[in-house]
Amino acid sequence: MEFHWEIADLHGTVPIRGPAAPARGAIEFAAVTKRFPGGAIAVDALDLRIRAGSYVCLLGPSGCGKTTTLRLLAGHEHPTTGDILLDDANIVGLPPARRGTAMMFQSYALFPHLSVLDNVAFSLRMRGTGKADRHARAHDALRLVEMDTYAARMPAQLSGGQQQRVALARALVTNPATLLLDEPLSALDPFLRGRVRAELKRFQRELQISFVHVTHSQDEALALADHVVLMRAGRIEQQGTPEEIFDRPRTAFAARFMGGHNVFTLGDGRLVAVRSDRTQFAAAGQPATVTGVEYTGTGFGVTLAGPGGEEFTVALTEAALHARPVAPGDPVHLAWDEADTRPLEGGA
Ligand SMILES: Nc1ncnc2c1ncn2[C@@H]1O[C@H](COP(=O)(O)OP(=O)(O)OP(=O)(O)O)[C@@H](O)[C@H]1O
Repeated sequence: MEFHWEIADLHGTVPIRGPAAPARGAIEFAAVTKRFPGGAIAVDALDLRIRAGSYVCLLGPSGCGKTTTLRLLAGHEHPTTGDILLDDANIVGLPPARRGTAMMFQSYALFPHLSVLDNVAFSLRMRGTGKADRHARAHDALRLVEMDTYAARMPAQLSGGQQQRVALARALVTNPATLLLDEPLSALDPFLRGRVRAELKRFQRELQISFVHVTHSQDEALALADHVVLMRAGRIEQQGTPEEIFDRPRTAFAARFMGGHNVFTLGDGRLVAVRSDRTQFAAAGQPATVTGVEYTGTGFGVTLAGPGGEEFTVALTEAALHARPVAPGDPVHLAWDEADTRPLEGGA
């Protein structure tokens, strides 16, 4: 899809993408703390740098501070202490509309009484942009998400995926340097989720702005992000590329949260992570009892319990399970190659 020169018009003067247009949306959190009245520290001395033009996923369990971090960036919350920079400008204290950010919410609810075009043009209307200009820019944004032919429709006449694209156009119409997405895919069915996910990634790459996407889903973060930030209790537990964070977890929390790993305590008390697909049944090793065998479509997932109630999983191909069948209740031993162990910080 060729749209970058059309998008240049969105801003009037500054093309947001073109051969010479640099990526935008470099973000820096410098020692940012957010303490809510009543004492809850939602974000705790956060230092985070996000490169311009990158897709970042904030990931972590409920209550770890993801949404607060996003809202601090959007200007819907203000830090108790610390600074937030967007493309080198300190944005703390600026109102949301003047930050260069745009937010796409979990419930992407469009205004039901406004046409698609007026929904997309809405924020420009709020900023006092004249009708002809805001409609032209709304059409550009709709063309970007391939929804311009639906401009006259009402939201109720669109499918869920189409509404999602209109919501994206509505967020992009102000030509933000960074797009903030709060669980944007959670309302979609799995098929649509996969499709919209691919589209988000493509839009981000083509626009060369940063996307900061909050999600509970490890799969979503691994599939989308250039940079994954795993949060825990208001702090960063680990950050890196999806490969780094999945394949080289630094802590038991990271290994367990990212999934696909077993955490074993070795005889000397050291903790290691081993991927479930690299953990094997063997004649000797970690004792465990099979608790379940599930078909996963691409193979089988065997769940097991260790002597102390620890939970393990072994991912097997169909051929491997048929070659050595196991069933719930079977006592087994687990082993792994030394090369597949990942030492974890902290001991047992
Ligand atoms: N307005 C508020 N007043 C008081 N405490 C708040 C407020 N908003 C969030 N918190 C607290 O701050 C912490 C972080 O909340 P936040 O919504 O950022 O987490 P989250 O990681 O986005 O969680 P979830 O995945 O459940 O949405 C939680 O302990 C929450 O209860």
